[in-house]
Amino acid sequence: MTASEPFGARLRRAMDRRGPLCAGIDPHPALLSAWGLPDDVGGLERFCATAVEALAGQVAAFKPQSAFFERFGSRGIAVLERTVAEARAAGALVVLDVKRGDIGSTMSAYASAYLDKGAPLFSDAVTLSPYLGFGALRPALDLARASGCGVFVLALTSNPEGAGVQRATGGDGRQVAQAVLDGLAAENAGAAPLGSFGAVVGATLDEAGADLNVNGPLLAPGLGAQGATAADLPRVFGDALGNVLPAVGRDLLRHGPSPMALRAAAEREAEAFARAFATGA
Ligand SMILES: O=C(O)c1cc(=O)[nH]c(=O)n1[C@@H]1O[C@H](COP(=O)(O)O)[C@@H](O)[C@H]1O
Repeated sequence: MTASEPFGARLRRAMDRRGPLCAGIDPHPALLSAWGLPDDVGGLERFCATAVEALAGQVAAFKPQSAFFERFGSRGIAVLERTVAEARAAGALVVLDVKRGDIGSTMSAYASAYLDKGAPLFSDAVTLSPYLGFGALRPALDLARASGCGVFVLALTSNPEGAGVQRATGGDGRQVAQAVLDGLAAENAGAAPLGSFGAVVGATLDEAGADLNVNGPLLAPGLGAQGATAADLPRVFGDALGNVLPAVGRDLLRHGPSPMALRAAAEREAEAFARAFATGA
């Protein structure tokens, strides 16, 4: 795996070798408590180190959610830096969940924070929000391409409130989500085996109701704690199923702190995805 190989190619290989599971690292206070850890920076550090060590060899990617680190201020961010670095050093890809989106000039600064190889939080990919306009993400798209990184742009989110914005019809007559998906497809044109510019599409949807064939990965949160199951994936993703990166946070982490129990839970998730993919593909 060379550092400059595009994210899409690295992710495709990881998904093919290890199965597609993306393990969320969402250190909720309730999870820290269930693991017998204090709700402080020390507890946060132990939680993340345990999850990374237990799962790094087994999952396609980790997705640390920045909010749970930010709540501890600079010391929490330092734990996030170490978590990202340790996960990457252990051979796992890291999708840093920060959901950034801003005017282009500020977007450049966000891009440097996560997608510049020298940045303390440099990650394989980040989540982005397109609601200041897909075009405003340009600095992040360009830096991701130059750095061999990827992005996941919110298209159809897993929460019930998202549809009011994402299903709305834009000025050009397209559904807002479809315009995002079309923007991603254009970024991925000609990429093989998989583009680096992905969409977020919730596993909780009744149906996609949009063309998901963007030649890029489809991050699918909403499994477990938000109610979706592996069996829902074929219905939502149809013929784009092979590009789905299913993300599970709480429903995986609740099996800790035993590394063996975490690994066994990840294995069960992987088997459920394999079964669903085999019947739906
Ligand atoms: O971008 C995301 O990851 C995301 C998008 C979305 O539509 N819904 C969603 O739940 N997420 C994130 O995915 C994770 C879901 O966690 P669990 O519900 O615990 O599996 C959280 O970190 C959310 O912030």
